[in-house]
Amino acid sequence: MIQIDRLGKTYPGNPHPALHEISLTIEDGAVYGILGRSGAGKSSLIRCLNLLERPTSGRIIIDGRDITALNAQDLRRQRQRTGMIFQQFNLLHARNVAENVAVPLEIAGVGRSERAGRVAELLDLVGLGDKSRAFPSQLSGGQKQRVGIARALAARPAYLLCDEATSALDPETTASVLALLDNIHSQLGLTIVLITHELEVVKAICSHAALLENGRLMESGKLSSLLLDPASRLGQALLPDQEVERAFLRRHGIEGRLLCEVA
Ligand SMILES: Nc1ncnc2c1ncn2[C@@H]1O[C@H](COP(=O)(O)OP(=O)(O)OP(=O)(O)O)[C@@H](O)[C@H]1O
Repeated sequence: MIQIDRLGKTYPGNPHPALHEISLTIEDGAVYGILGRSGAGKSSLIRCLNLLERPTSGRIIIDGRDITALNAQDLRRQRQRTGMIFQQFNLLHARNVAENVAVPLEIAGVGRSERAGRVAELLDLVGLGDKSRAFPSQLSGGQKQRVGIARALAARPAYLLCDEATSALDPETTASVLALLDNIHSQLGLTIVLITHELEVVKAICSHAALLENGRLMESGKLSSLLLDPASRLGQALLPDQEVERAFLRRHGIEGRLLCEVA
């Protein structure tokens, strides 16, 4: 479980806090989407969760331990429990696919033959069994992100952090990467935290969602609760706007058609 407790982040030279007293609990097994516009503080928040950024205030308690207070050795161990994937994939261009996926295993001191077996298993999991010797420049965006996902899972993390993982991809590739994450979530049962500016991403795979605005957490909770709460902005945003859809049908001369039928 991840407990974010009054987390604050202010960058040197920028008087406006990027994060303001954020408190949020992410239960084990959740797929938690954190939604916000550009500049809302999404990257700052997710980067604080594995201390790629140091919070200015507050605590991040993962599995009962405040990670902001860990010594260097314990922090290294903690980081192995947390995989991360990035919008721009962050692959090593001079290394082939298998060598990229092997990086966390090398860092963890896993031996050569065990590494090779684990890498083959991971590439099969992400559907790239035939690309192990290809270089990143020879892959599509979706394939690069699959390599990123395999690398993030290499050390068998309990948490997967996704930093705008599909924002650089077209809609079809986005759907296939989200389906892969959904499949990994059901197969491995890990906890996924993803930040996004796309409502569709939340709709596609999240069990929980939070709304971040100007560094503040506006609301958060289970999708089922947000959808049932008439005051929830997230809940409203997640449902289709029937007036917009009716106007669309009118514009194309199709009126009076049922938008959906409930059995
Ligand atoms: N290294 C930095 N130094 C100073 N200010 C920063 C730094 N990084 C981010 N900020 C500021 O913190 C605020 C939140 O930025 P952040 O990148 O976390 O938002 P975001 O929601 O991820 O935006 P985007 O979707 O555009 O990446 C912004 O006002 C931004 O200008």
